[in-house]
Amino acid sequence: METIRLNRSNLAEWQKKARPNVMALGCFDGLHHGHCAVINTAFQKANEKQVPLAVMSFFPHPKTVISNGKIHVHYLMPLAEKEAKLRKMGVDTFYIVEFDKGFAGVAPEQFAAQYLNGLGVVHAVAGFDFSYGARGAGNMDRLKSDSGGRIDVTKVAKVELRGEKISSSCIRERLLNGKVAELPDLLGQFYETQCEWNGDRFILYPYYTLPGPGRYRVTLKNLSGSVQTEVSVLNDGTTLQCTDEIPFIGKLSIVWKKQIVEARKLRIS
Ligand SMILES: Cc1cc2nc3c(=O)[nH]c(=O)nc-3n(C[C@H](O)[C@H](O)[C@H](O)COP(=O)(O)O)c2cc1C
Ligand SMILES: Nc1ncnc2c1ncn2[C@@H]1O[C@H](COP(=O)(O)OP(=O)(O)OP(=O)(O)O)[C@@H](O)[C@H]1O
Repeated sequence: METIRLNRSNLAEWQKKARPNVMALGCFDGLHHGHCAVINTAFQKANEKQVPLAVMSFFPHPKTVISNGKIHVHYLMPLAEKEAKLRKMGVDTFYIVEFDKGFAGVAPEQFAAQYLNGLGVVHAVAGFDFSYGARGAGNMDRLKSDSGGRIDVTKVAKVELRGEKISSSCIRERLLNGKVAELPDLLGQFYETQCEWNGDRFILYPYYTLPGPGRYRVTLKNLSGSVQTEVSVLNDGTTLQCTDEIPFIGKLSIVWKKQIVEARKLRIS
């Protein structure tokens, strides 16, 4: 898979190199079941048409830029983890579009012409609620006409759980409320954060979100093995404490299984 950081200054260069492709569109933070439905649909279309599969995502999150920084997005995974997962899903090209105020102001027709037609998209796939272009005015019902009729469009129906749309936002909410045991139904696996244990404290890597304060049953794992233990997120929301001796030093993954004590009942030694 090729990862391309796209912006207005290098767009023309990548347009020249573009080949016909099927493209999935969206932010895809967390790669939950709804995201996978979009990407897997695009994968099938690309196979049918015998063309490469591309994914176009945006960074920083549009909500942060559009709100002039007022909305802080609690990212679920760094771009490197998203990249690794997209590669495993069979994506050939991963475009990360620099989302700034200038890009946010691009008219829907212009976005379709420059970033879809211009990058060789013959078939676009996104979810029922994907919006694009200034003020989010573009949507999946007008994308074909915005492309001058040149792009076929597949709108993926809402993937929901017990009547609720599965979204990165609802996953962030459950995480911050400590409901980590509910996440496999939304993510397809327990939520994992990558960090460093330096023998004294945990240092969380950027672009992960810790569950809200409380004590959690977790699995700590690294390349040499794994241990089941309990980790507390203190009331500052960032400090982690482990009840057991940690048998390894360095990079490790914390797999968040279940909250066993809520914040208000947490007694810290
Ligand atoms: C080129 C482009 C420009 C966009 N400009 C805006 C915008 O000006 N205002 C807006 O609300 N959404 C805009 N969006 C839509 C955002 O990607 C996003 O859908 C929107 O912030 C709402 O997020 P949500 O649908 O996840 O709630 C734009 C998207 C693209 C691809
Ligand atoms: N539950 C879902 N069902 C179908 N499509 C979805 C679902 N959730 C997201 N999508 C689609 O997947 C792509 C990426 O979604 P995106 O990350 O932009 O939104 P999201 O998951 O709702 O995140 P957020 O809550 O931060 O807005 C978009 O095309 C979107 O329409």
